[in-house]
Amino acid sequence: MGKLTYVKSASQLICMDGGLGPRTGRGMSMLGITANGSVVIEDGIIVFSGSDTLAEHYLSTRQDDVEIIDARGKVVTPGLIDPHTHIVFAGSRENELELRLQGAKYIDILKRGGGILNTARSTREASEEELVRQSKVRLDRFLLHGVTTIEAKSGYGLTVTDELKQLRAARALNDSHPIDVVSTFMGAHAVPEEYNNNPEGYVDLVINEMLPAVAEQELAEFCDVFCEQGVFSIAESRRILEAAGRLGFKLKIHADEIAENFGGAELAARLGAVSAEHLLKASEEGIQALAKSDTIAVLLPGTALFLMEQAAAARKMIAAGVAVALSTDCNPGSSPTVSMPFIMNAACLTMKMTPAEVLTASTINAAYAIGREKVMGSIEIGKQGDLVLFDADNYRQLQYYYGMNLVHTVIKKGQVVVKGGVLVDRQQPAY
Ligand SMILES: N=CN[C@@H](CCC(=O)O)C(=O)O
Ligand SMILES: [Zn+2]
Repeated sequence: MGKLTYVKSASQLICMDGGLGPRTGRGMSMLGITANGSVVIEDGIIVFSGSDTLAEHYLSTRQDDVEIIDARGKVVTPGLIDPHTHIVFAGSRENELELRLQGAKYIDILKRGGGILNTARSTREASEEELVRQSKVRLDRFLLHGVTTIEAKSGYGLTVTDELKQLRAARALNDSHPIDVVSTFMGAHAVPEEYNNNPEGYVDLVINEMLPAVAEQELAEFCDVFCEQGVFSIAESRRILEAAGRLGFKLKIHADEIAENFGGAELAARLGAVSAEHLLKASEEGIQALAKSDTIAVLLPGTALFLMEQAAAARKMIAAGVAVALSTDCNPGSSPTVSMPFIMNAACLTMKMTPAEVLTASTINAAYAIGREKVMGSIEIGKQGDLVLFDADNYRQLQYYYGMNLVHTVIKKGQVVVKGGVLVDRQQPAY
């Protein structure tokens, strides 16, 4: 006799079936809603989802202890997935917001040794334990916002030793925190100052030393590159990503964030990258190339807002047939937030994505963007029991009541980890 977690009587159960491939076009609006819906979880895995009536029938066949979670008046969705973060870092950069408000450009701050290089200095100085300590607070905050899985990139070490340290910290967080952390190696996040006069030498270091060490120690599943004018060129990005591919890494690209027509989206499609991320300045050709590929567009409307730039052309991408996912881009420079609910609001209000598309982009399509579509992203028998109960009568209210955190309960692998908007059995992070 085992123990079952029984979530019952949700005003709307949003199931989001996952077997159809990444959702595109009108498929992004198909939520699979059950009114008065129930979910049963056993040993962390969903064993039933459907109507209350069918759930009662299912449970009558079982002789187990049942923990009942009353979801009346709540919308229940799959746990939110954030497929693009830089959460492992030390320090903060609020001074840069003021500089940008006075007219400084994000990329110019980086060129002057600030930005990513500023965080690289504090991250190099921090011990692994200190990185874990600072990043754990961010993970707790993610959980309070309904996020049950994140991707986390390295890229603030920029030396072999410090990149490995950052990735080990991500692994320690994955091992010790309810949130699943999927690691990405991003040594090519910026050229460190000691290579200012020899940027190709840094590309060689990434390819010849960092990538093999990360692969050997199995510290990351993906490899990402900041493919951008003044950072890593198309040719350099291609060299790094092709080398990563040969070592078995799956690929991601920070593509077309700042410069017009740089060709990042086209490169992602050509290399068969799992995702192309940012895409604020993606060209028509780039969007068409993504539409013809299996590459997911991970859009980051919080970053556009925080950098005071025009958001990505989500409507154009969805119309073209590109599969779109959403993310916070949580990082200390261009998007210091953990609030997926706010990002979902921003996607709706700044990119005109509908409330239904927004949910798809934050669950099943986000799962595809991190290669986890078989285990999460939808409420289906056999998937992880990762659920969020929102204080809302229907899913449209999640975007209507903007800027508010409506997360009431979070369930991770069948365990209640947030209840009444408060972490269970964990110290609350100080805000
Ligand atoms: N653009 C590059 N990387 C991050 C920002 C990192 C930082 O500024 O620290 C991003 O995705 O926005
Ligand atoms: Zn990023």
